[in-house]
Amino acid sequence: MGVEIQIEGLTKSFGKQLIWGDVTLTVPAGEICVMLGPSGTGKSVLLKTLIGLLKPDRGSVVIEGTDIATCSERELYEIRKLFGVLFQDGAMFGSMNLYDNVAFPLREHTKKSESEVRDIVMEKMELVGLVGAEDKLPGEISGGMRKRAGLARALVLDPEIVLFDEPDSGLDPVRTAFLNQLIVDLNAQIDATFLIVTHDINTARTVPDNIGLLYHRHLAMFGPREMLLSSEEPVVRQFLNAQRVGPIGMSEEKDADELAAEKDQELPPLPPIPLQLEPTNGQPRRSQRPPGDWCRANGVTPPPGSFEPAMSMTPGA
Ligand SMILES: Nc1ncnc2c1ncn2[C@@H]1O[C@H](COP(=O)(O)OP(=O)(O)OP(=O)(O)O)[C@@H](O)[C@H]1O
Repeated sequence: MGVEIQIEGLTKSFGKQLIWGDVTLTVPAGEICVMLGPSGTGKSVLLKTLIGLLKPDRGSVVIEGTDIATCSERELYEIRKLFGVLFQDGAMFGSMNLYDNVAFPLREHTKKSESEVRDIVMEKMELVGLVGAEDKLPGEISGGMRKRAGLARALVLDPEIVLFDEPDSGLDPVRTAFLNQLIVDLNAQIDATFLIVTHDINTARTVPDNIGLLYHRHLAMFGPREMLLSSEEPVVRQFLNAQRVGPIGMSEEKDADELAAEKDQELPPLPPIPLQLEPTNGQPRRSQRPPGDWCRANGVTPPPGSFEPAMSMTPGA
């Protein structure tokens, strides 16, 4: 079913460097969330904090009633079993074939027999479309296949929460489109809570139920996909539409002179909101809402052309 993650007042610094402060959001059970943010805003630090690899300075991360920011090592060990993580590079052991890589968590953390391990590994290989590649070494396969193998390994202990750290990094647009479809199909099948960190705007626009944006040491906004894609809030609008005009500059915030210089520049209209990617089998996911549902419920007029199939033919959709 997936479990909820309640994040409240979360603050993290390294020495004097504040990474983000007072981050509060609830990642809803079973839904797909994407976390965006310019480079260096601490998205990976957030993922590491959620699995207890980093301790926050303040705040709480409550999962099934346990605050992982303050719990004991033993409780943390139990909570971690709920997580599957797809690391950026797949984090495969280079000297092990894909079968042994995927089997690794089962052999480490369970007492399953080799025949049970085999059944589970093959089931996960099938889920990610890698049957037949079990004997390959990670170095012998493409980046896209490595991600799939990493995903099979992340799924092997049947996680309730799956964290994806830039699943599309280093992938071409076609491979990214296939991976996005796989993510949506998997969510439909295993019903776990998915949190994806990405830089890919097309992924953010078409895959998730909810989007968050980290910017300038805080969570600028978090909410339903349609809320952020129809938002006129300058940072959200600039980031989700990959524009140069707006408060975000080349390295961080623009200074007052830069902002004054673009004061009279007219912003292009918001592009139409694309349809959300649906599972291949046509069966809606449990958390999927009809197109335009959030806009209607909140009296928001979406940009013209929104939710029209032709308008949703963005690359990769
Ligand atoms: N263990 C650490 N010790 C000190 N500083 C760290 C540590 N881990 C991360 N940082 C700093 O935290 C900041 C945020 O890093 P992080 O990798 O989370 O950013 P990001 O948003 O994921 O970036 P990108 O999109 O480029 O991957 C960076 O300035 C980084 O140098």
